Amino acid sequence: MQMGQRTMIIVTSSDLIHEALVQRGPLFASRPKDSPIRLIFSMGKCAINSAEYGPVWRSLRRNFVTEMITPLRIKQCSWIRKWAMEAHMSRIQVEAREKGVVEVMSNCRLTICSILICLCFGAKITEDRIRSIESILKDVMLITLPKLPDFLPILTPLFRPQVREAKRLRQKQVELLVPLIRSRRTYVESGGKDGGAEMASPVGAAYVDSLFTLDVPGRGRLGEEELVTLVSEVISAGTDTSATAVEWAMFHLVTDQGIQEKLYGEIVECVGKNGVVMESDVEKMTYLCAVVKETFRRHPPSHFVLSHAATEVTELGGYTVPKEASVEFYTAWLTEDPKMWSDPGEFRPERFLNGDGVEVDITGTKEVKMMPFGAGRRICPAWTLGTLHINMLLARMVHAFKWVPAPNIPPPDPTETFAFTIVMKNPLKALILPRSI
Ligand code: HEM
Repeated sequence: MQMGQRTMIIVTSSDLIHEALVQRGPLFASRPKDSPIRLIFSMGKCAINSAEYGPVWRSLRRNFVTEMITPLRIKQCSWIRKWAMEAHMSRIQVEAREKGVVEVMSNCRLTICSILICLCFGAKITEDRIRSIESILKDVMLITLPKLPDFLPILTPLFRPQVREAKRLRQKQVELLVPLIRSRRTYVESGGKDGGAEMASPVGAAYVDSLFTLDVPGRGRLGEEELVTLVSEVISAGTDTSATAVEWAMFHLVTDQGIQEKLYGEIVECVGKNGVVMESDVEKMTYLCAVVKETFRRHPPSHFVLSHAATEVTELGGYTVPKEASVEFYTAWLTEDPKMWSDPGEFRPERFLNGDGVEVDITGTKEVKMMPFGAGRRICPAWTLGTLHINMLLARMVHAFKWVPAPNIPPPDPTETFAFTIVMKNPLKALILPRSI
């Protein structure tokens, strides 16, 4: 499709997605040039996606996220998840007491956001501050979604109100995150002595620590605003995606008590009725893993992966792809295809234990039957961490409570809506009944 000055290509076939992202990965590993609104958030000079620093910068950024998420680092940070999970469980009990029901999405977003803030800044901050950061990052994400002037720049003047709003959001984002960057810098520079009581991770263990000393070839140290951008990307990328998956999984557990009881049975078998679910436990829970995979299949948090761009002119599926064309991969289609999945509309975790899902590789390396995290060079660098957050939240929530539809509100409704990820239009609310001890 030729739109204004930019060509956009949409790829939907499983074979072509595999060919482009896995077999010919480097050719499609770039990202499109930034739109005027996105540039406000990437600071222009920060050049996260710019042609000038693009490839060097992108690979540095990716290396840092990847380094932050090695199996060893994930293990070392289990105390952060423990702290956040305890707060999560207390919060939902208070909400149930005060409102009669628990809203799944808002609680999961807050919890995951608190984990990612702590991973990035090494700081345990108050719930009010987490809420403010989470809310502003959500608004930033929504305003940076592609808009008409990205394809027809001549229309840019019509979008002045959005540009003004984008600048206001950027200012707020900076105001909220710069104090954390400064406290952490003080903490690191003082060898862990100063920086405030909220600092909890040892020096060197937070994501920003490694960015303070980073020298970007050709441009030197990063400024505060650039750090704001980098950290925001990590927090945003990991919050909505995982919370969306938990909400959809819980939707199926609430509406099909048989699945919930089978999952509860597995959790009890592993940790007992009164035990505490640990991270090493969830790895062994095969039914839980099947529930999560079936959730990714039936409700991929995003229906497209992020936009890719061709690094040079190339052919794909008999079409010529111009250099720098936006290439969009529509992936939700794959899991609805009856040629690949039996009864694709049904939610059946068992298919991943003894059915058409058993052999599926969700990273798409061998073939592409589902790809919630993308595939190839630009696959989500934190997919194991995201999955761990989902597993832990589901296991803890189902171990402690039976989740049932609330009698005095409309029943859970699977209508979808777009909010960066594909979420439930009417957020899931359920009654929680403490499991008998
Ligand atoms: C269920 C959870 C998650 C899902 C479904 C998910 C999905 C995705 C997808 C589809 C992409 C785009 C791949 C592409 O463009 O080809 C992506 C990229 C990315 N994700 Fe995730 N993600 C999840 C969790 C996380 C978490 C927890 C983090 C950070 C801690 C994270 C950080 C990133 C980053 C930084 C990128 C951009 C990588 C790049 O541009 O090279 N994601 N993710």
